[in-house]
Amino acid sequence: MATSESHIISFIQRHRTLLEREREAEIEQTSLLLSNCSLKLLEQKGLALSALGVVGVNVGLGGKSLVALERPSAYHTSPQFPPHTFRPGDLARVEGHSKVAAVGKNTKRNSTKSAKSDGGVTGVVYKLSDTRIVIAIDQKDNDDDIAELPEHCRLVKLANSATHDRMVKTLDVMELMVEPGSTPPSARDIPQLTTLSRVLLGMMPPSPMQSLEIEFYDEHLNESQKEAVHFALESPEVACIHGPPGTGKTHTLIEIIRQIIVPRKTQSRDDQAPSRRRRVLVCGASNLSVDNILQRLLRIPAGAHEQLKCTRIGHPARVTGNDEVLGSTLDAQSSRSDQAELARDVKNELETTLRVLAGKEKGQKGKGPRGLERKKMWGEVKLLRKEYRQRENAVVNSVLAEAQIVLATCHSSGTRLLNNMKFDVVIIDEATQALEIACWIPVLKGAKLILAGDPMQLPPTILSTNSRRKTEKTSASRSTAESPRKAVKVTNIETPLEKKSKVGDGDGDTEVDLSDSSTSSSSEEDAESVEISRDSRTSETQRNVAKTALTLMPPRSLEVSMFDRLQKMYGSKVIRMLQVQYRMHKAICAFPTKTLYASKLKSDSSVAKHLLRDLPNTSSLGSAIEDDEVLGTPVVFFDTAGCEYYERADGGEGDEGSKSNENEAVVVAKWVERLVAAGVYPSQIAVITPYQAQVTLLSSQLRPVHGTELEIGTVDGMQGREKEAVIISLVRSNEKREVGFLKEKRRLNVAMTRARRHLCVVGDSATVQHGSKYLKKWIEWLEHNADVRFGAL
Ligand SMILES: Nc1ncnc2c1ncn2[C@@H]1O[C@H](COP(=O)(O)OP(=O)(O)OP(=O)(O)O)[C@@H](O)[C@H]1O
Repeated sequence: MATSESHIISFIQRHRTLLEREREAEIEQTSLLLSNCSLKLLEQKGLALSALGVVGVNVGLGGKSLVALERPSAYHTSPQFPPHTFRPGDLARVEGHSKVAAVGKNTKRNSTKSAKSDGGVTGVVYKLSDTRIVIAIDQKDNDDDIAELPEHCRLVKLANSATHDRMVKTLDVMELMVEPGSTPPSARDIPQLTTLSRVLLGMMPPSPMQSLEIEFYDEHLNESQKEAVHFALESPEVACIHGPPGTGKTHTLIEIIRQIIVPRKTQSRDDQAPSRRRRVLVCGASNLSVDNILQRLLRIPAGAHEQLKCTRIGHPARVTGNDEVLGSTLDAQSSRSDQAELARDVKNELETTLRVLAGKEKGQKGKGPRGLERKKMWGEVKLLRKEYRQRENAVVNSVLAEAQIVLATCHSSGTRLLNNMKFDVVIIDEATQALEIACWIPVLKGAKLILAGDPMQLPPTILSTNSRRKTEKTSASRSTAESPRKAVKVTNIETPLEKKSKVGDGDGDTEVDLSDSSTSSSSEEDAESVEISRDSRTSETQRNVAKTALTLMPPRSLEVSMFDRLQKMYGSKVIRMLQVQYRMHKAICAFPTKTLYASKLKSDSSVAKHLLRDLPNTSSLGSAIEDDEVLGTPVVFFDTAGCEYYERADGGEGDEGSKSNENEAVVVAKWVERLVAAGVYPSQIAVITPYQAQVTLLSSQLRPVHGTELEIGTVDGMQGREKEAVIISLVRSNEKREVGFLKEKRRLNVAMTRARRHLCVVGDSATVQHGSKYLKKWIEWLEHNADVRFGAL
């Protein structure tokens, strides 16, 4: 049965509910935190910076005021900020130090108005250095407040509603799209229900593929990559590329983008290849993924494509990468354009007027104009801003009209700058890490969609409990402390990722539930076959799923990405998997490929046997130092069962909060020492663990010895990355045999697939193997296939 209008409305309503719940969880976390903390504690937690001074007010893109804050020498001995959590894009309030009103009170609203009532202004962190933080403030209603900002102010972090609001707006648009009768007369810009939207919503099946002959730019693409390129180009509406770790997902996307923009001898077999100029919108779940693609596009040799013009949308402060990447931002391109000069003149005039109003011009001695003169000058500011916005819009529009490839995060693709722009193809990288509604933001601008991701790695980060059923099940079967809502407390703040993970700590039951009865299977063999059916494109199960699951169902959780849902709805009709990995030694790859990738993931011969001893820096040391136990072993397992290396709950007794394990940290430290002694550089090693408290403990012990080059972080933070040697500290060791969020197999998969040549696992098998069937299977696999060591070294 195809999807009806009412199915879509239920789908949208369910998303609204889930988003609202997510928003509430975020607010609860932030406001509880803020209202219970003194300014000093907030500062200690990195959520506030006190005793700051305004050192300048400039004008940025969109006519926003850019307020620069520093630590004046009158209040501080060092101009450097203490450690803090402010990042570009965060919402923050600048307020006077005398206004000690409860800082948490405004977080629910955090609107400009509410900020004003406290005598502060709310804005977005725009730029950041060790000594200066710049806040971009929308000038509407705020000009007076900006000019009146006291010398002595503080900055407090707020819950950000911008991304939430954008997703809600997207749901509104979708609702109007499917119920055109309800479209108000003013809503002329509501997009039409396109064929792409119909397919995505299950109103019609994907159209038949159009066969193309393709001459590849990259002749080294392997067969599954070529197949994926063909599939993406030939699918009329939607194509999902499943890229397990290290399989060249980005490589494949670059080829697809090149073929779309400049088809290379591409001809449809009926010889009707379009010759018009095509445009692509490339999005990612994170700024990092977007800039990774941009960097690769910019690396294409000059002359290969005269026409390949890229423009990166987004705060320049959030753009990561080299000067070339920064040079491709809309800001940079706009400032280089011919028309920019005129806008710059207006901007200079505007900035000077603002400085005069604030009394910051030379000779003013801090005294701005008063009375009528002041009023008159504000009138000028208003006019100048209007003129600046008009000139700036003209510049931006001319840059965007030139761009063939526009790059942005899913969220920032919703910027007003791209309003009414249409793209032939929308590509979303890391699509399995993006919320479904975040994907709809760019999708509404495109005629065709290509998603890339790996549903077997971590899903989008969420804070809220999504399913009542799940909550009850969780609290009934385990300590209530595992309930995410309960975990909000001020004295012991978990990382959002740990909190989030508690939502999805089941053994796969929070994953996409294939509407296949095999998901309820209890035997271990069956459990494996479920995994296999998820990824096997040709399996009977998936064919059945594709046949029966066309109807759009409301999501059970925000963790179900659009990629997951399409896989469930259409199976092999919309998915191709990349099958050769270029990262791991085959022993490291063996367990994940068997259990999560239906044994389809093969190791390329260039990596299948590579070991630490083949690295130039270890092989050059000669046999005198060669430590073959380290350099010649791909997988090591330190089993601490029976050693009583018990975990510790960070923040006291009970099960809440993050966990650490001191004895495990000692084992890790010794193994790092041995790797380094054998010639492995600290920069080639990563120590990863699911718990932030263990990261802190390991950092305090290892950083002083090995420096910052040695990477120490959470599993979640390592997704998408790799190192030559990886040590995993599992942490959990207790008599109750509780493993918490460690059992989430997608997290385990990320952990075990980061290493290229050497993987060392440190953990208590007696605790860990009771966590889930998957953990048990992994521990059994390690016991049979790794170099197993018991206890300490
Ligand atoms: N066809 C190929 N031949 C040789 N090497 C390849 C090929 N495809 C990809 N690689 C190599 O594999 C590595 C991973 O490629 P890439 O970064 O594109 O993968 P990815 O799937 O995006 O990575 P991740 O797993 O981090 O998401 C790179 O070193 C790349 O050079």
